Amino acid sequence: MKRVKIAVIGASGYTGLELLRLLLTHPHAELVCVTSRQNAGRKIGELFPRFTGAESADLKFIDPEPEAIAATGAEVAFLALPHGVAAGYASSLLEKGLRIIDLSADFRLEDPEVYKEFYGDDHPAPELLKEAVYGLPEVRRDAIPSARLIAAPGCYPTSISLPLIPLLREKLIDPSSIVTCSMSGVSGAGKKADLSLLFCECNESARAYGVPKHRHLSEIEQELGKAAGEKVVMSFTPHLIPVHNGICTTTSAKLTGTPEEVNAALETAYADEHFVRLLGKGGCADTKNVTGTNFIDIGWEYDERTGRVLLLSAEDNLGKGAGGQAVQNFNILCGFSETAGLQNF
Ligand SMILES: NC(=O)C1=CN([C@@H]2O[C@H](COP(=O)(O)OP(=O)(O)OC[C@H]3O[C@@H](n4cnc5c(N)ncnc54)[C@H](OP(=O)(O)O)[C@@H]3O)[C@@H](O)[C@H]2O)C=CC1
Ligand SMILES: CC(=O)N[C@@H](CCC(=O)OP(=O)(O)O)C(=O)O
Repeated sequence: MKRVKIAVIGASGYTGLELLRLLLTHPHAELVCVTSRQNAGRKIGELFPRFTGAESADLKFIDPEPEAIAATGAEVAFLALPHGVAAGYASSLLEKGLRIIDLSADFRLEDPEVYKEFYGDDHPAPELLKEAVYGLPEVRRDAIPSARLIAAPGCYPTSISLPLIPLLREKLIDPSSIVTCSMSGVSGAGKKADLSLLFCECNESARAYGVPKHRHLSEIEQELGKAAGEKVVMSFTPHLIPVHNGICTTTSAKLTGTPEEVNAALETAYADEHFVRLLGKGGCADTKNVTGTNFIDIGWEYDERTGRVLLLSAEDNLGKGAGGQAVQNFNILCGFSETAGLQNF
């Protein structure tokens, strides 16, 4: 059975951990390189005892030096690094002939000016933006196999775009009327020391943050604009909730089509999509049904009083929102079954 040699750059963080969980048992992946500056020299099984007994549990973390990464023979590198940092590694590793699946935001936006507006800095590798493929398989599947550089979508954007795209494409909602609220588990913020993320600061509590212009708005509006065929400007309010993993998103928009047309648009768009589970009208998506998986669950309802449709989605921010979706991209990139290594419930 063909196995592709894999590097995970930034393997000690939360998305790195999820990638290891999926790749250590993936039938077509051979983990040959994991990096962490703080854990260089330690074995995977030492840092993450849950992997004791796995085939590559004795593989040691190395410092993230492009020469050393390429010397491991890795063919595909997953970048699980902070935005702004990932782009430099993408450039160096592409030069060395690796294919890249980047989980950061560095290559999701097409316009470097929009990157600067939302991320505050000049884009670190604008010359690569044109060739990067936005890796939302349900929308861009055909572009993935020939890509050298895949930008895995953000966690919030995945949960917001997948329910909306079919309705915007079919012109069943007013694009200027979209209002979204999302709730995310704390792992969404990454494994970093931050006072506001301490247990006593966020457990038993919930709060909005990043208002009114969370950086994911740039990516969401870009992708929704393409589906609508016109500029989309919308409202998005993320909230932090005291769970480890999971994103629950509620979106509402003014209906311009009929409920029957909305039902049909969603059902047609996702009839053959393994990882999109439609709960139908009245279905309220619940994070407990998707955590630890690569599924996104989508339900919907109509509010006759306001003439709005409500779209209710749930995914795991580390699953369909990050590591799972990255592995889905890997499967498509390498010509494997799209569900390989992702068949858990
Ligand atoms: N958490 C989530 O739910 C999601 C995250 N993402 C994105 O994925 C990326 C990774 O996120 P996440 O795993 O949460 O982040 P973490 O903070 O948990 O992990 C970051 C990793 O990158 C390494 N790292 C940090 N700084 C540098 C640097 N300057 N040079 C080299 N390595 C570095 C860290 O290891 P060390 O410091 O030891 O080198 C660690 O392994 C981010 O861009 C994030 O925004 C995307 C979707 C969802
Ligand atoms: C709870 C929490 O803090 N979530 C993160 C999610 C962002 C994320 O994952 O960032 P990328 O765009 O790099 O994918 C945030 O709001 O910043």
